[in-house]
Amino acid sequence: MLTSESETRGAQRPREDGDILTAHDVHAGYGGFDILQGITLAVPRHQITCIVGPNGSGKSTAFKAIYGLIKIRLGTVDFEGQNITGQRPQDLLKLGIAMLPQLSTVFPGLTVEENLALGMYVVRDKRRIKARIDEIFDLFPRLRERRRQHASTLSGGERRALEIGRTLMLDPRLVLLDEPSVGLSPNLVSEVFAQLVELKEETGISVLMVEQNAKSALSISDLGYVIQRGRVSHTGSGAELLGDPEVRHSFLGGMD
Ligand SMILES: Nc1ncnc2c1ncn2[C@@H]1O[C@H](COP(=O)(O)OP(=O)(O)OP(=O)(O)O)[C@@H](O)[C@H]1O
Repeated sequence: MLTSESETRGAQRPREDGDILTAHDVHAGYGGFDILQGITLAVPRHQITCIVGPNGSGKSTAFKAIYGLIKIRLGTVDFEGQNITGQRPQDLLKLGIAMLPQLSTVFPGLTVEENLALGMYVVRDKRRIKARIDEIFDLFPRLRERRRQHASTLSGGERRALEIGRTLMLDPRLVLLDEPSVGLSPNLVSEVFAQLVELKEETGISVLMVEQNAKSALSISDLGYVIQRGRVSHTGSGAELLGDPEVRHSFLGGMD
């Protein structure tokens, strides 16, 4: 069900029990100026949801507002039915929401295993950490092969897999990814997105990502939101949005 701006103003998609996270009428911005002018969106459980849109439309701002990195002036964010508006990232992590920032967070001089262990620095039990690293290696077998290599020797795709793996160390139920394809060549983008689909299928984790690479992101997303000028302009499954002439024309550049 694809909805266009005129139909979607207000609640873009009815709240459903299967939603792990919802944002309702969120207004937020910088220096007293609202970039987000009432964003309403829902992230269904066990699915991949993406936010796409033209440069400067407010995608990263929406991401920051949801993850407590900027103040929400008006509106609410709920996680599993609990109001989390304005909660800090460290508290959200405890609740089961992890975030992967846009810039690389890998420590090049540390091994793959050491990098993963850092994702569980709050845990002291070494056996638990080792067991979790093993589970992450089951999800990303290539990281297991490279477990004792320094992260500096990994390919771009492996490095991103390591970052995603580290984000999963505390076994979050929802992971927020800020432009997971940034800085990757087209082949590696496909590789990383294929890994995300596998991850969802194998673990049932819920994913919310913000992406500039709209075509690739929509092609693997169960649900997509187009943000334009701080509002949700279109909502639909990834396939629906990719096929929508208005979306293609207005911001996908009439892509093939
Ligand atoms: N820290 C900031 N202070 C002031 N204005 C900001 C700040 N960060 C972003 N903006 C402004 O907010 C608007 C939305 O930016 P945002 O980064 O959310 O867009 P985006 O959709 O993620 O863009 P892109 O695809 O280019 O990353 C832009 O006009 C931008 O200049």
